[in-house]
Amino acid sequence: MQKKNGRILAVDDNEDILFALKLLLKSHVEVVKTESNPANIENILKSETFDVILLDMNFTKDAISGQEGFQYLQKILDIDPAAVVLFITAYGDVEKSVKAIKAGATDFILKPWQNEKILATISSAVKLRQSRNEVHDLKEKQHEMQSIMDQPFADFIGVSPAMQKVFNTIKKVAQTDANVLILGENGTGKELVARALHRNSVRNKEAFISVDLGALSETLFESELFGHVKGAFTDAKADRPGRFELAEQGTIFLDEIGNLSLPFQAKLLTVLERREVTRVGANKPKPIDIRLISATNMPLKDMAGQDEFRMDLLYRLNTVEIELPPLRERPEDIPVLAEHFLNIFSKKYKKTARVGKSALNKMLHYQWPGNVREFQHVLERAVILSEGPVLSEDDLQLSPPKSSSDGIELASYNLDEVERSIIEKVLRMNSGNISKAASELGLTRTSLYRRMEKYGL
Ligand SMILES: Nc1ncnc2c1ncn2[C@@H]1O[C@H](COP(=O)(O)OP(=O)(O)OP(=O)(O)O)[C@@H](O)[C@H]1O
Repeated sequence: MQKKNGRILAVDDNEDILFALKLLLKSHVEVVKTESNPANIENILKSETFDVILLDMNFTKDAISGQEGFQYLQKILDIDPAAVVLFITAYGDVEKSVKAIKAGATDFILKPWQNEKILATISSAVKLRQSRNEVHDLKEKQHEMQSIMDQPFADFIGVSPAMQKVFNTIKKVAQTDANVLILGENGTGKELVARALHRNSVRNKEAFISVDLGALSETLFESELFGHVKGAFTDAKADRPGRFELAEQGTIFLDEIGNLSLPFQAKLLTVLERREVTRVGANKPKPIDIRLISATNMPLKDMAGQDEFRMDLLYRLNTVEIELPPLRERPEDIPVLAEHFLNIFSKKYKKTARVGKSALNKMLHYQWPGNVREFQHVLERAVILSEGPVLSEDDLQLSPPKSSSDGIELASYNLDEVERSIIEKVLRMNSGNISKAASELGLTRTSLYRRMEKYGL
């Protein structure tokens, strides 16, 4: 403990012990408060917060059972379930320490203590508390961000029979803990389904943690998902929980699961089977309680048939499957989606905007390769550029697949080759700017990267 770190409360009926603790700790921690009467613990904790509480096990004269300590421990945990409590006792033995830790204590200190040892134990206890606080803060931030993100697009729009079926399935499975696999092209609303499942589940007070597996490099995969301990690798400057731990008691959404390499599929399967994660560099696994939702735009079943995706993992993921059809297959949704987005963008840009007949016709005949995401962008652009209150077909800047007269030489009509040529051209037109190219193509940056990798661009 070089820098003074931590707020400590020491509770012991022996004033000499308290004095010795104060003397030892005061040059190492920020605050040391001592208390000889355990009955005051409740009041103290209601007005002040501490990182670590050192608690005697026996208060009544001649008592050795430790029962009193256990009762006060319970009281502390009732007030602050994340409290870090270290028991101090002269009568400690292995059995009692195991019992104390099972009851929620973090560690055990034996009297008489060695200064070095007690300082080291307190220092790790302070760190533990601080990382618990960090997880708590992150969860709160996540809640806040989620409610902000949910505001404008909380409405999940769809009147087509296909979307009604999706809504029904969400209603049926949200309350269960079943693993859900969401399938659909890019931009069809897979993440919206995942959020709707979480919002309508019993876990909705806890975090919804989304992980884009397509954007995780191989080197980051394990530490992002499972966390790491300090020193596990060069950049591991401090202990850090992974996404699974952050999603504790909540929902984890693994997007682009089809992108997972076979070795990582095996690792994920082990975590899901054992329901525990081990931080990189740690040797003790931690149990996890999460609801798993995953999504992909890739044909997982075909991939499993070709040994590109593990069949056993697929069966873990798809207890329930929800398939989102592409927008071009549900034209009934186009007028309602248009109204929905125009409402949002008219407010945002302080302009009146309605869809004219010719514009609607154009929307209904377009293929929407980027689905609702592309639809949303097209309408936003139209509202910004429109000159009158009624959007005409000219206000909708659609990018239909270019023909060879537009400058793309199509060597064949093979879809992969056509896709490759279009991506190549759009990248060139945007001077290699991935964000701009992705937006023009109606794709996420990740999806574009994936396609570039596939075509070796
Ligand atoms: N039915 C819908 N109603 C309202 N908004 C929608 C609907 N479907 C999609 N959107 C909007 O379209 C955008 C893309 O949706 P989302 O991110 O859920 O798609 P996705 O399938 O997860 O995409 P990707 O596969 O690229 O990650 C979001 O802004 C979302 O709010």
